[in-house]
Amino acid sequence: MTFVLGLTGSIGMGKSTTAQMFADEGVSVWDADAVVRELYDVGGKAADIVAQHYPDAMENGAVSREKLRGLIADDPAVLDHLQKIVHPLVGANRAEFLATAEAPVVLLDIPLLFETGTDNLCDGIAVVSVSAEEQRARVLERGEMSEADFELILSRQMPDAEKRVRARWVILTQTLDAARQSVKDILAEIAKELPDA
Ligand SMILES: CC(C)(COP(=O)(O)OP(=O)(O)OC[C@H]1O[C@@H](n2cnc3c(N)ncnc32)[C@H](O)[C@@H]1O)[C@@H](O)C(=O)NCCC(=O)NCCS
Ligand SMILES: Nc1ncnc2c1ncn2[C@@H]1O[C@H](COP(=O)(O)OP(=O)(O)OP(=O)(O)O)[C@@H](O)[C@H]1O
Repeated sequence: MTFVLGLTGSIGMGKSTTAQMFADEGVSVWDADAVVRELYDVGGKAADIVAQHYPDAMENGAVSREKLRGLIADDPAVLDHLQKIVHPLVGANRAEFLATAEAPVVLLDIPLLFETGTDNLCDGIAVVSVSAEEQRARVLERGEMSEADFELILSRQMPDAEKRVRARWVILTQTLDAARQSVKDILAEIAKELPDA
């Protein structure tokens, strides 16, 4: 039996960092944002489609995320269209990962886990969370998104409080040590529930 653990959290809450902690503990990780990056890269399945609709978003055969952010800032409907292009391709990649998964615990790292109904595929869900002030500071510190970009993305995500209510586990990401401890605790709990424990 494979336990499918969902990991989600709003933008900048620490999903990728926490997913790496699960990987360090031997969990097999599937990362939705990383799949999107591959799809946008030269020769990626989404690159051709985006090029047809948004030639201004392209740079050297790949989708430029900086240019995309500009197009979305000018017209948020572009993000709806991108989701229609990208999400079926992401879903196919995820299905293939799950069909071939053999590890006792696999992790699905998905920012829009609840929003897309993917929570239904999971045996348990953990949400990463930190204060809204820290979240904002982390995203803006990266220097990629403007405040307006951040607000737009945030407005399209389920509020953190609602995610926390829906999840079985909440991983607080104020410090790396606290998050790492939560990761170990969650895996110990899951291990007890696996049939051959
Ligand atoms: C909006 C884009 C251009 C921003 O790119 P950028 O490199 O700045 O950020 P990155 O891709 O690393 O995403 C950062 C975070 O933004 C949030 N986010 C991304 N896309 C979306 C979306 N469609 N709705 C809500 N939040 C989103 C997530 O929390 C994600 O972790 C890019 O995320 C994109 O093309 N999104 C559309 C595809 C999508 O829906 N991806 C979500 C995973 S399936
Ligand atoms: N447990 C933690 N303790 C301290 N800092 C953290 C922790 N987790 C993440 N961070 C910091 O927060 C920032 C965002 O983390 P990360 O990239 O993992 O978030 P994310 O949720 O994957 O972001 P995005 O939604 O934009 O993809 C990074 O600078 C990272 O170093």
